[in-house]
Amino acid sequence: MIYERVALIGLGLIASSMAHALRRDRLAGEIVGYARTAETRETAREIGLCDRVTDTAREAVEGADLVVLAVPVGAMGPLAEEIGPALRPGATLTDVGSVKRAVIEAVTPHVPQGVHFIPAHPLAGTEYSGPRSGFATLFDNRWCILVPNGADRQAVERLAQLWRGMGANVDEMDADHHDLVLAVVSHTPHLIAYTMVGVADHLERVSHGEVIKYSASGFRDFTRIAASDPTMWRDVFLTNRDATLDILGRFTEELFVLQRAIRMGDGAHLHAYFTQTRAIRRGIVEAGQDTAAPDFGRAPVTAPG
Ligand SMILES: NC(=O)c1ccc[n+]([C@@H]2O[C@H](COP(=O)([O-])OP(=O)(O)OC[C@H]3O[C@@H](n4cnc5c(N)ncnc54)[C@H](O)[C@@H]3O)[C@@H](O)[C@H]2O)c1
Ligand SMILES: O=C(O)C(=O)C[C@]1(C(=O)O)C=C[C@@H](O)C=C1
Repeated sequence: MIYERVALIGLGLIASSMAHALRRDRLAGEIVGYARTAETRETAREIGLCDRVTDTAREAVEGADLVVLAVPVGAMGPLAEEIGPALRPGATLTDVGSVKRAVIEAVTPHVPQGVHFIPAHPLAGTEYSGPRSGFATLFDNRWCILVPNGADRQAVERLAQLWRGMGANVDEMDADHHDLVLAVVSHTPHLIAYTMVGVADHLERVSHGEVIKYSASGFRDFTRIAASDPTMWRDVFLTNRDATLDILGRFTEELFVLQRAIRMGDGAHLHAYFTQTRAIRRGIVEAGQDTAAPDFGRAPVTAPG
């Protein structure tokens, strides 16, 4: 056991996955949960997600030695303000938000002296949300980035141990760098997926039925991503504005170059570009970062008999 009492605030995909993983690996003495709506609290009680579900956030955090904010990024500040006075001295307060600088700015003013605030971000998710969507293996072999921001090292190591216990690999990063990296590997790709699905939706010459029926796997992957929670992603773009706009600017510049290459019939340019991007994908597969990828390319070739 790493923490005696863990309070999960917001019982959606990430918190419910944490609850399952904490139980699987016996990492918490008691798991207390709170959700904003009575319906979510009821569901959580019905499925036995936590040991206890409280009707207020303050009640949930009382006496907890770890408090996890697992709500959309824009809701973190007001929530921290609400629970701040009820946090136990010596407790660790963390979050799982997809953006770090904005969460630090919104939460820090409400953290009482003696409470360790250690932002975190598990790089794992699905397009589903809510208390029934979690599963214990979500964090297995995935990264969790901690942003210690000068916090007590012992408290940081304890939180890192918890994430490792839930199956994740742990790295540390500065908040601004985190937000830039995530703008490249997660936020802008989500925006592009949302846009591509929107384009298909708005076409008049191709019917909805055809888009669904003939959806090839590339587009299907886009639609999976574009089905992600609208509130969560609205908040991501509103709070990681500068980094996303920077990467989006670069994206549109490169898109225009490719558009011109297609118009001009410049096959050499297209081929060279696609050769370079293929190397990135191969690097990901070789590093074992895509467990779903077939491994025929990586299997050792042995001579028969
Ligand atoms: N889904 C992912 O892929 C993923 C991955 C890593 C991190 N995150 C981050 O984790 C956090 C939670 O995401 P999730 O996927 O678990 O979301 P979710 O939609 O499944 O759950 C969010 C929970 O927060 C509650 N909530 C919403 N607004 C609230 C408010 N104003 N006050 C109090 N509670 C509120 C909702 O009722 C719900 O219980 C977000 O900050 C998100 O950026 C998500
Ligand atoms: O697999 C997915 O559904 C995700 O989008 C998960 C994903 C991502 O990889 O971009 C999305 C947002 C998070 O903050 C972390 C992980």
